[in-house]
Amino acid sequence: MTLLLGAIADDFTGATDLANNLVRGGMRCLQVIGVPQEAVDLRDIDAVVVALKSRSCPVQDAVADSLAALEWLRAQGARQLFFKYCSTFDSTDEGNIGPVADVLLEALGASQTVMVPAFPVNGRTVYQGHLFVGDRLLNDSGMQHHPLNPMQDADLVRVLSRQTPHAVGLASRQVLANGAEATGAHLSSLAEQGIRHVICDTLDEQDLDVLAEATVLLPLITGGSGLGQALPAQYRAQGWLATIAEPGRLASAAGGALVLSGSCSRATLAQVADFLAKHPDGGFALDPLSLSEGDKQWEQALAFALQRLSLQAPTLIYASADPDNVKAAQAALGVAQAGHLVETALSQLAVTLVNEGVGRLLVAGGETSGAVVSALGITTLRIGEQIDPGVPWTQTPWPGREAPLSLALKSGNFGGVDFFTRAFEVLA
Ligand SMILES: Nc1ncnc2c1ncn2[C@@H]1O[C@H](COP(=O)(O)OP(=O)(O)O)[C@@H](O)[C@H]1O
Ligand SMILES: O=C(O)[C@@H](O)C(=O)COP(=O)(O)O
Repeated sequence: MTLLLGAIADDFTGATDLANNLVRGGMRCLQVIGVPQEAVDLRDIDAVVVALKSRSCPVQDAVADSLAALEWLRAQGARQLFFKYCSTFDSTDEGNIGPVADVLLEALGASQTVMVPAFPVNGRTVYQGHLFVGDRLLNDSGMQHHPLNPMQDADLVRVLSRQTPHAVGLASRQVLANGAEATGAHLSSLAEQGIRHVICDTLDEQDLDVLAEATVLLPLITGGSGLGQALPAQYRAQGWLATIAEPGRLASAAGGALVLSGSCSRATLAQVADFLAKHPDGGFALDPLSLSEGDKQWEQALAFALQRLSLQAPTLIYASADPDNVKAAQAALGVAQAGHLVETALSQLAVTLVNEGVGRLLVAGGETSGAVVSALGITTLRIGEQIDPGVPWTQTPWPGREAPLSLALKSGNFGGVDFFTRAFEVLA
């Protein structure tokens, strides 16, 4: 069995997002957390996504971790490599997208890659190299206020040019409109001019199909998860991928249901409100100021969850708060300490409650998911069916239990308003 695609994702929820789209396209997909230290069984797997935490770390760490992931994926025989970053191109002028793409190209001996961040179904599109979120330019979409990677320029050719010494080019919509062959010829002519990175316009799924066809033979492609959905059809057209029935088939789920939310994004706040409206007694709010005073609030949250679980009632523990409350906590404790307190509290609840019988766990927030998955010591996630665009159920074997642990990692901005209740309804 050949491993067709090896992906390197710069965060955990982003990795799951890409894996979800590969499964939807018809590939059997495994997500590994960090570079595996032990052998991984890839016998019935077509694509592997290595989830790193390299989006906001120092550039030298992002480069080293990405190269280690590349080496591991090549050792597994991956035919094509994919560097996955955020559909809103989250990065600073110092890195990390440009430097990571540069070292991956160099390590592969490749002369060019494409940059395709778009995810049209979630409103991320690119036109004339400018990234839009819905009908707003990136720098007017709320992302200009992002605490770690404020995105203040929507012109991706300009943004990427600040991150790499190499020339950056554009494959515009006008080129894509002429089809995959013309797009491929455009990329070749840019490569002849020494252009290593090509930002690609994308308005819709059809553009993604054109881009996937034009780049199927490139050693390295980069982008958001949208391109991932278009790739499997190209692999099939090359004769590399068989038609697989139910590539996202998971085992039956079992065990208590729990939502842990550390995301303060707009979409998550609406999901918390919707859950509380449906289950007025089902939620427990944590706040960093109380957590900083000792264990009392954490113990209350644990007791609350244990009682709800014994009644088999839906349970939500959340630190999600509106911007004023977040700012107040950050002003009192510092941004890092406020986040750390919440992430520690939620991840320790996850560890205790999974040991107490939780078998279906939904985590909201990218950083929060990273903390929870790491605390649980999870090393692999098999990717199942999509709940909403960008968010699938996943499963990992759990020692001492017949049924695996089912886990959904939700990126802050993803998911419909009823996500926290519907997610459990769609899980068999
Ligand atoms: N009430 C709060 N006050 C301050 N920080 C918070 C609060 N609740 C959550 N946080 C922190 O905010 C960050 C949210 O990031 P993340 O989990 O990545 O969510 P998203 O995917 O929405 O960005 C985490 O570090 C979390 O611990
Ligand atoms: O591409 C995307 O938008 C997502 O896959 C993603 O990376 C989101 O990041 P977080 O909001 O930090 O989870």
